[in-house]
Amino acid sequence: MHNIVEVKGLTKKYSDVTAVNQVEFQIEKDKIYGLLGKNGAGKTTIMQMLTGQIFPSHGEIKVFGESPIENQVVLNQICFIKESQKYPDVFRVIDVIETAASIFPNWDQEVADQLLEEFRLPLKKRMKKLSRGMFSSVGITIGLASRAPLTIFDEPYLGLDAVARNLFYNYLLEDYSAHPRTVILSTHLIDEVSKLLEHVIVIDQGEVLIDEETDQLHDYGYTLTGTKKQIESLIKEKNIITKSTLGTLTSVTIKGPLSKKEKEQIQELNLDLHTLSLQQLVVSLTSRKDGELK
Ligand SMILES: Nc1ncnc2c1ncn2[C@@H]1O[C@H](COP(=O)(O)OP(=O)(O)OP(=O)(O)O)[C@@H](O)[C@H]1O
Repeated sequence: MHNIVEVKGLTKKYSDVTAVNQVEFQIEKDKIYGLLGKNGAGKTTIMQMLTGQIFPSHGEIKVFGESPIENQVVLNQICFIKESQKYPDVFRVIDVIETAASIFPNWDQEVADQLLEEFRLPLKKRMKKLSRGMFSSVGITIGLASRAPLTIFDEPYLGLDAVARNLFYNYLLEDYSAHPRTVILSTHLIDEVSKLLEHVIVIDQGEVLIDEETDQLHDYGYTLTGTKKQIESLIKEKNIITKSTLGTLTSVTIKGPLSKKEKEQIQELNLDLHTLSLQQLVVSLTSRKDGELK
């Protein structure tokens, strides 16, 4: 197993705001990661530190074995696509693409041409005149055509419709299978991307809440619905994430796993049991007041 990112005790403070607090994780080579969490959780700050754009207050970051700060050897291997990307005012789509082609060593012009056509991007139009969705499509085209060993997408598809987003997901999967690399995807559209993700890191209030392989998450949480009495008899020993009551029915979200015996009891009582989707899991865990997963 080979880690291309190693982060230890990573902290970023902005005067009195601790945006990232003692974060620790590793990113393995050739895997698709989801960096998830609600607004203000600290995701962008982490991605900016990984790409050497801002400096940590404390802690250590190694990307491809070295500090990314002012390190051209490391930075040449990273493509960071962010929604707030700025381009020179005079730049047209073609200028952005040509510049990207000259920067990224693994650039694949065929991929770029296919995507420019699929997204129907007007090559001669200035970037500042593009619609929000078209602007995002340019970023996605660069991210995929760069074939960078570490490609980071921070909320890459603002303004893109469902058809264009699907095009991105399909292209990413297809190209990733043929040319494996490491991808970090940060997005609020969790359910849409959940099938793409092999590993999930959830950030909450600047800290790592979950760092887990996606296929290990199916047992992380459940919702259980039944009468108040039935539910209470079952959940005494469980860690409750959320609980709501409507009339005689109570619905609880509990942290897994459930034992065989508990599952049998639930079946005997004919209660409604569902595993949480990744989005439900992230929302329920990060909505808790203490934000803590015990
Ligand atoms: N330049 C800055 N100066 C001061 N505070 C900042 C700065 N950048 C980020 N923050 C604060 O740090 C915290 C984390 O912000 P960050 O942008 O990393 O979150 P995020 O998870 O990317 O959120 P979103 O999903 O909304 O993009 C927030 O409280 C934010 O207000």
